[in-house]
Amino acid sequence: MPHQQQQQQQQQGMAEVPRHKKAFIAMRALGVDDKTTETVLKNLLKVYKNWEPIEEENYRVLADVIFEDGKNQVEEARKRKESQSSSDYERQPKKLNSTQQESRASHSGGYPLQSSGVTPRRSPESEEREIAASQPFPRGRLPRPVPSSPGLVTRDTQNGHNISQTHNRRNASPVSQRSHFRERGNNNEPKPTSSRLWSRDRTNEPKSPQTHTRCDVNELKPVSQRSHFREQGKDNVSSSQNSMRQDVAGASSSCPRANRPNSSSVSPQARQKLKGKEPIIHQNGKKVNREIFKEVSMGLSFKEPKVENGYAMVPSNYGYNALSEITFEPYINHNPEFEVPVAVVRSLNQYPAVNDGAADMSTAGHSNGLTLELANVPNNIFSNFEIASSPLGEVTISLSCKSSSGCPDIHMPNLQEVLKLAEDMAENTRHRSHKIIEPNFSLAKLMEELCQCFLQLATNRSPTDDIQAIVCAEGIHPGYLQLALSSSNGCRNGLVDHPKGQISSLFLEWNGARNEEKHQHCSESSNSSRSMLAQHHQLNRNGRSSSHNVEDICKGEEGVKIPVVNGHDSELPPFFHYMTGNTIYQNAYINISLARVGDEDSCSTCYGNCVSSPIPCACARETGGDFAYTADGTVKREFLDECIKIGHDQSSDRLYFCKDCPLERSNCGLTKCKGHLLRKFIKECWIKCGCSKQCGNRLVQRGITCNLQVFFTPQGKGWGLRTVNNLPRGAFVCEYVGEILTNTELYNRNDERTGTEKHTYPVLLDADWGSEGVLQDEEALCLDATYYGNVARFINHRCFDSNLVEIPVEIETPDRHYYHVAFFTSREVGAMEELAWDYGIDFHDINHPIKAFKCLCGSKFCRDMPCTGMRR
Ligand SMILES: C[S@@+](CC[C@H](N)C(=O)[O-])C[C@H]1O[C@@H](n2cnc3c(N)ncnc32)[C@H](O)[C@@H]1O
Repeated sequence: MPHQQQQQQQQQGMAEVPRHKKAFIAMRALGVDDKTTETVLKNLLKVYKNWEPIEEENYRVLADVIFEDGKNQVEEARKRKESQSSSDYERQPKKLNSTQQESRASHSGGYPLQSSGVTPRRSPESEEREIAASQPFPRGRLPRPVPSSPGLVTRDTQNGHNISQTHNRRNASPVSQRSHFRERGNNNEPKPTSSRLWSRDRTNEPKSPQTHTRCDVNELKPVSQRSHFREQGKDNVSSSQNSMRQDVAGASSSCPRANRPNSSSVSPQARQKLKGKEPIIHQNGKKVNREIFKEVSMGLSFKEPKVENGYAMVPSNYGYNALSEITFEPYINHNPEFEVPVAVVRSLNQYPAVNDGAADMSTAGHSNGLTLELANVPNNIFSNFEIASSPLGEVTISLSCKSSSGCPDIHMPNLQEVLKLAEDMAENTRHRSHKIIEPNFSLAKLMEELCQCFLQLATNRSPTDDIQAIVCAEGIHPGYLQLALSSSNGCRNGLVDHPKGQISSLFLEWNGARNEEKHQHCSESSNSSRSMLAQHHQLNRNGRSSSHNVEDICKGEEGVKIPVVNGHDSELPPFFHYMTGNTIYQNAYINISLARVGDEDSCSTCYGNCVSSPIPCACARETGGDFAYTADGTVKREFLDECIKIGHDQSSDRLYFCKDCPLERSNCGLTKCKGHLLRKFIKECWIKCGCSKQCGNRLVQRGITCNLQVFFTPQGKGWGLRTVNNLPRGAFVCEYVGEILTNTELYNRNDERTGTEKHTYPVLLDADWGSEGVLQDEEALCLDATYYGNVARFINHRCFDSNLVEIPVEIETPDRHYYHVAFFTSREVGAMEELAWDYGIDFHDINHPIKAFKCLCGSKFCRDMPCTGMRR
């Protein structure tokens, strides 16, 4: 029988079934028990007052609200059913058999909503029986709202439900991101026309309900549920429906809206008061995430390390040992008992691909294309392995191997062997001490031993060899503990406990390049403050260890060495991970694909150096048909003047005021958009262009070329950046590199920060917000260089007459909610002069809850003076 006909017949057959029963049947197909359905249904009916919106799209609203309660609820329902079925089976084998027969005979799966596979399908007859048996409905729990952002599941302290929770990057399940992108990908057919228009269209693009529903149903698996909800928030659902849905969820829960780490959870106090591309001031505020964090920080799990076939270590321009054909161990859990995978093994440096690289091997190269394209092959080869992680990834052990002579002789040992060895070691300890637990037992020590075992097996070296684990705390993040492993050459730093006793992440770094030179270097270290290794383990003022290479803070990842100079004492800058390009933290939506780069956004027919061509190519269209760069590699005078002027003049005609500002959304619209500075963009050629990598219109993407120094400023501003040589006006200095965060993530991150913790100033990527319509939370982005960044994180603020100007640069995507922030000199800069840019802070904003800092810029135009009234 044709499928359509079959469906029609079934629908007709269903006409007699009461509406609520139909809803039960539909939800059962998703594995939801009647009790749950009934509870949610009642609440929905209270809100909607009629059935139509509930029945739309095969009870999508109902399914959404139910599943927003977390998969666990469904699991509980499933378990209840299963235990009921099994006891039924024991008691009434005949009945079950007949049901099975009915099922086989009559049910053909005619509903558009497909089963998730969690609950076995029932025949309509058996469903009818169950409906009858379930009347009257017992009172059930009300569904709880969950964050709309993808994440893994943690326990809700109030009622024991699992709720979805966004957490750290290691938890940024490639799958959750992948499913997110996949959904985007629904609309993602290659459109070689204007991608910017496409980007606008995307938000409003209607979808066929049928297709949509099917997609949702298919997504109703542990991981994909999240994307289902995400999509719900994106489009296709009227705002009234959305708000009603929130009402239902909200009415059914005491969980305040602000407690949800989605776009609505942005702290109102954490409001950005600055205009244009100004830094965002950090706040202390809600503690919700921390509460949840505590809940999930229980225990470590390990997984067999696997290196998939087809992995090939290839050097990337970031100096990482990028896996060219990487296959992430996906966070798919086929066991319905567990929402969260136990652990993953993956390359540390394989951050979630900008595009859906993990999902699509064929595009992985493209998505990381910018990585492969932009820089030179490094001398040092790194390889990183994540050995183990806690269920939600708050604690991970990673092994980073570095070798100057290629990849060290290292293989992934069998995890069972590692664990066995660790257990044997623990057993030996127990026998020696005659105690069950050593009095000086510490988790860090255990980790150390575990890592020791790992290394021993990975390298086939005995413990007497000079490989030792060193645990040192690095206070760069609340609960961030760094576990560094280095050659035991006298440089062992010992154990430094994390100040808060809270472990967020363990990073085990092993420097496998054990050459004699380094041994010597280190043995001299006690006397030599210049020694790299001595500095490497030096404690800074906070009593925490830094692991910077003072000769080159970039650790060889830039084309130039950038040393750290401290004329005052032996302190080093706080630790951070150096990287040459931006990296997505978790939820930021940036879809980089060649298909999105239209013909008008590239110059495929060009050859060599576009800038020296007599006819400017398509890439110059953005800058008025003329390149922004001169053939000498500086920004053209007029263009630069204009950029400086825009920065100084923030009158309202230069500002874009969002109707629905992502920064203000959390304040329930109580405050209006404060305006975003519309800036001039530079558009660089990229890999879809025909020109060479050395093309003059690829300046920023080639990275730092001038000689810079990180130095300790004498004025009390902390560390700063200066140029070693004279720089001409319009010279590219560096890009502001950091983690790409949604603003919500940033605010949540700020909430996690301790009062004493130093941070850099995140940069809001709002230079083109006006052109993309209403931005979703995952499109309202900023860069945070606190933990991962480049030298730009050392650039201090100077009011008004700073010698750097920031210019937005479009490179790999025409969707300008994401772009690069490049610093160019706004005037000639003398050798050893400090480089500074105007953060755009309004020091007189008395409404701002936090005053950033006492400005010590020394400018005669300093705005941090009483009644200067100076604007930027
Ligand atoms: C992006 S970081 C710059 C690097 C920073 N000086 C350091 O030591 O890491 C921003 C921080 O530097 C300090 N800073 C930057 N400009 C300053 C200024 N003009 N006056 C005083 N402090 C400044 C503030 O503490 C600010 O929070």
